[in-house]
Amino acid sequence: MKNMIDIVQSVILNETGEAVVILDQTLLPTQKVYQTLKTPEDVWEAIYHLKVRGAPAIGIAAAYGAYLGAKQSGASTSAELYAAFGRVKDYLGSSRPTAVNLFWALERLEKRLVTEMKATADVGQLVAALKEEAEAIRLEDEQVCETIGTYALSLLKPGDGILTHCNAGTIATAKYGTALAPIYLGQQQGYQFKVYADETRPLLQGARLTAWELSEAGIDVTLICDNMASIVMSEGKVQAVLVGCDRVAANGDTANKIGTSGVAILAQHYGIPFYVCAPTSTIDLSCQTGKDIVIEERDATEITTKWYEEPMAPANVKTYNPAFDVTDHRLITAIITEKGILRPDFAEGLQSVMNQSEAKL
Ligand SMILES: CSC[C@@H](O)[C@@H](O)C(=O)COP(=O)(O)O
Repeated sequence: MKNMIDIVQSVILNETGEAVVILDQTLLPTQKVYQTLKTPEDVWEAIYHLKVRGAPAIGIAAAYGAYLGAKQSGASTSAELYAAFGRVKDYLGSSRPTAVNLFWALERLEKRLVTEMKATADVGQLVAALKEEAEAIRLEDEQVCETIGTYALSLLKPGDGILTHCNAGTIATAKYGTALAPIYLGQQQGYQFKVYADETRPLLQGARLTAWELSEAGIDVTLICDNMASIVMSEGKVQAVLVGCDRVAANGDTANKIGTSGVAILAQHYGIPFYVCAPTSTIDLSCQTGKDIVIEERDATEITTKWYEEPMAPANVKTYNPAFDVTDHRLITAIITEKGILRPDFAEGLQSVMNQSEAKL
């Protein structure tokens, strides 16, 4: 039987290269519906509404969206194509602000376009190069996630209890996930981890997505409310915390789903290692510290009314709904990238892995 991570793909280009196909993550776990996105506007809407979500998957979707925009631009010269690409790049970049993978993918496509324009002015060939680059981003992400999984697995022991927050799994990436990659790789080697999934208020990525994908894969997963993490840790059930991230600053501060920093504080209190899994596409050295990371704020209805037919709060109550928070680098035991495991002090290691990545591009 094929493993579920070989079957579920959250974002791909269709066979004709005319549209992006995504698994609509807002309908999980009750419905597994694939949606076809034909225009950059469709892609923007899918990213904004978290139909496709998770930093690497957002980057892949944006790359495909930018390719579609260039293809559909009607440009007849390379200069027109470049201008059209710039417009669609800015547009897709306005969908969500925190995950740097979105901007990284769009910039990578632009770089490729500029390089190709030195060799050809043929619009068809330039569009084909954009498609190739977007496909490369998705395929590389599979490799990157598998490598992160292998490194992360080396830090774990068979039977460990692992707590995770939000969803950094196969559906948040091209395949394997980042924080969940070692769990899938460990399963293939008989590790028998016991995973605790924080539900992750307000949009319940832990309950709807992590608990779903791990249980579909036959992994021992226990769903807990966010405010239960402390008791579970105090009972000795957690030997490691593994989370993904949306942006890593130059000093090692990391932005991830709202609530992550609280989990890190708890982990430090109970002496549990706190690992952040981060592809190099998530590292942003232009942010000196976490204070430079733009934190997305989302609609109040996500916390007042979203999941119940009856309102969950009094009408017109004041709300504050930041979608991410920053974990101080001093709370992080290691940052696990596809280039290796970084330990504090992170600044030097982050600079070194970024030098390696840039040399490759
Ligand atoms: C490998 S996904 C890493 C992060 O993007 C993930 O942990 C996360 O915070 C996702 O937030 P979301 O708002 O669901 O896109």
